[in-house]
Amino acid sequence: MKQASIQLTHISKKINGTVQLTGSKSESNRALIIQALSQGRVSIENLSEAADTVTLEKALQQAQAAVSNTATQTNTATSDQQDNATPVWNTIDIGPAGTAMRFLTSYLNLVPANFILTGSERMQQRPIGILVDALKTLGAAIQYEDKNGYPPLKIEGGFLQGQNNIPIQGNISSQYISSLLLVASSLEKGLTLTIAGELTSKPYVSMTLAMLNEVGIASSWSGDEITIAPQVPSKSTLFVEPDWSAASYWYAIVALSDNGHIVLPGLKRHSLQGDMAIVDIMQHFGVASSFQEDGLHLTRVDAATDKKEFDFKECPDLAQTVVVVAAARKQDITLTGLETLKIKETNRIAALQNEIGKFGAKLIEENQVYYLKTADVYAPESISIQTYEDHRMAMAFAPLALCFQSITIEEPQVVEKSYPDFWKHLQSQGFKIN
Ligand SMILES: O=C(O)C1=C[C@@H](OP(=O)(O)O)[C@@H](O)[C@H](O)C1
Ligand SMILES: C=C(OP(=O)(O)O)C(=O)O
Repeated sequence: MKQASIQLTHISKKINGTVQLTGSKSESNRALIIQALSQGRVSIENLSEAADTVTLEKALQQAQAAVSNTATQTNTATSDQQDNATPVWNTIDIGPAGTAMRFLTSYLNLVPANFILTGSERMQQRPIGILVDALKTLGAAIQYEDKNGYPPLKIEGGFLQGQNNIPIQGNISSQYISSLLLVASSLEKGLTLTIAGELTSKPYVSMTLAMLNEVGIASSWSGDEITIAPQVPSKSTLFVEPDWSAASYWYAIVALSDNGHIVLPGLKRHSLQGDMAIVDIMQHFGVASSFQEDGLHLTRVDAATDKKEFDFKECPDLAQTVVVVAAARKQDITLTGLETLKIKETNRIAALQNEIGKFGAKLIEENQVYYLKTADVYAPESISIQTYEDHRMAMAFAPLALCFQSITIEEPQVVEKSYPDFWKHLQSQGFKIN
């Protein structure tokens, strides 16, 4: 939806239907790296339609093409030409895709060609130094094109491993750790990571190891130490489950509806995705979940609850959804585990504070604890929500159309990053889009 803004309304406030969500972006992006390193042994089913996944898929094809080009140039050059040749740099631009950036930063070191790995303006402000330092300790040749610690990166692929036992800081992004674990079994000496400090977004690391295990790559995780020996994957298929982060917006919609009921096919009680934490969280905001043969059923209920404290360290991508629902329902809550939100697609704390302020809610920080205050919440006739190039801002605020007469969402195309059919699915459930 390439419009500057859209206006959303929902007259009846009744929701009742089935929505088929696309595959998990996180699982898909891991599956693509695992497949790329599998020498044709691994296939994937139900790959996500997320733009971040499409971007990673294209980047991996580009990397393979770069290898063929480098080989052709080397084969046709005389030995004098080879000695004097200036290296060819292949530029890969992954736009705003964080996991693509982090996963490729390790993967491209294994590819015998030279790469400039870059991304959107925001991506160039998202830190990557911890991962680059770890890879350099392993023996990788990586330089910063511009600012130390940030993309773009110059990567000379074709890897000679030095050490195989390295420490890595865990509290900034788990994606650095997943990135290293995804390539670990392809390293000559394998890899042992010792996680220093508190690990953020832990379920994403478990997801990485579980998916490696699905293709026959064993690992051990004891205390702070994760080890993966050199191994080859077995012939296998990775099935990508629908995206639980995307499901969270349907929880929000049911929570703010009158008697809403939604079926989400394909979501399982046992998921690799930590964002299934939304099942428990939303019990406290009027949504009951039931796993049935045809999928997950969400039903609006009036259950009373006095739970007020919610921690998002293991599920940071749910924070925006929950803040907006709690604000709209006038439930004051306390939130912790939001430290990494400032370095995601946008500074999500500032973005949330600005936008919930437009209907009277406040998010106040004291020593890394966030207090949502809803006493002054009111229903404006219309409000316009800025999305800050963040898909989750658009999707978290859209359900407010069930509370206000109308809501405008600016730059609605941002949803493509993880859930391209979001607006189409909203229309299928009675939302009017102008
Ligand atoms: O590994 C992954 O697929 C992800 C890990 C999380 O990032 P951090 O580890 O940076 O919190 C999450 O926010 C992101 O959307 C996806
Ligand atoms: C943080 C996110 O993505 P990434 O870090 O992969 O850009 C997200 O999808 O909310």
